[in-house]
Amino acid sequence: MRLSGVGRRYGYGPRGRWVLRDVDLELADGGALVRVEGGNGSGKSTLLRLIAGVDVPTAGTVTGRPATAYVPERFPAELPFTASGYLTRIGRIHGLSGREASRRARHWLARFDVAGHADTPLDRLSKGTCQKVAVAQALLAEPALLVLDEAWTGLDASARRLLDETVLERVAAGGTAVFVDHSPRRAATEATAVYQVAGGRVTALPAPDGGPVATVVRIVAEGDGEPPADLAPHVRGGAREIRLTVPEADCDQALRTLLSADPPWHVRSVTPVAPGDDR
Ligand SMILES: Nc1ncnc2c1ncn2[C@@H]1O[C@H](COP(=O)(O)OP(=O)(O)OP(=O)(O)O)[C@@H](O)[C@H]1O
Repeated sequence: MRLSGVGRRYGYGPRGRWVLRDVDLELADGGALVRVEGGNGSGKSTLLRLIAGVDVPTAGTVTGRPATAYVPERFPAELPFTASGYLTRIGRIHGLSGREASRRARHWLARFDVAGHADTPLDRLSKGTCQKVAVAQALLAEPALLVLDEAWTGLDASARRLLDETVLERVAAGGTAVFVDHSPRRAATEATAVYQVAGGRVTALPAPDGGPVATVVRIVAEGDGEPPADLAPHVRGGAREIRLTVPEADCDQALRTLLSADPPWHVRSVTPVAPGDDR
């Protein structure tokens, strides 16, 4: 699949703003795991929507997109379906028979340990369960291209592991996965290609070397207030920019604390570090 000279502008006339420009990008067939990174509001979700085909470029072309499934950053939970009804419909849209779609819906709800919510309307599910449905609708189709926009966010630890393993399995089976994720999970460290979105441009970065999975992460955040008190023992740095080094298991909680502080902190980066590296 190829993006050639792709640009996306939101709005028209003098107020229209190009979020992405001149993006040339080739996604290899046959087992690619592609990580997209960049600062807040840089255009990562815009790029993923264009790759997934749920948005169209203002300029340029996208060609050769295979059968694709997409997990959006925000799942539309207000849809008038139960969890299993929704998954079955998505399966039908992907071309499965009704019986097979229903079987896979039940299968994925069970794998995510939420079979008991099969008949619950989407708008009555907890956020975590809803996110499992959002992920299941993409996995059940077994697409050639899987596009995941922060799909791990909001999942519990075992669901995150299941998603990690499923993504790696699909890539091993020759599929392509493109994802944005702020935490350094296995899928992130095993990426075969990494692209950075900044200043409206998309550039290739060196792929990770496939080293051991990090167990400690460094978070860099910017903000105006005092660092949150419960993170104080982990905080280095000064006034507007702080660095925290935390175990990976505590990373999501630390991010939640930073993002829900008043005023909130802007997370600039989350990167794996070798244990003991305390810069
Ligand atoms: N539908 C839209 N209409 C107008 N502006 C939009 C729309 N979608 C995104 N934008 C703007 O485009 C820019 C890039 O947004 P996008 O969501 O792609 O960035 P992002 O890198 O995914 O951000 P984040 O890390 O915060 O999720 C932002 O300034 C955003 O406000």
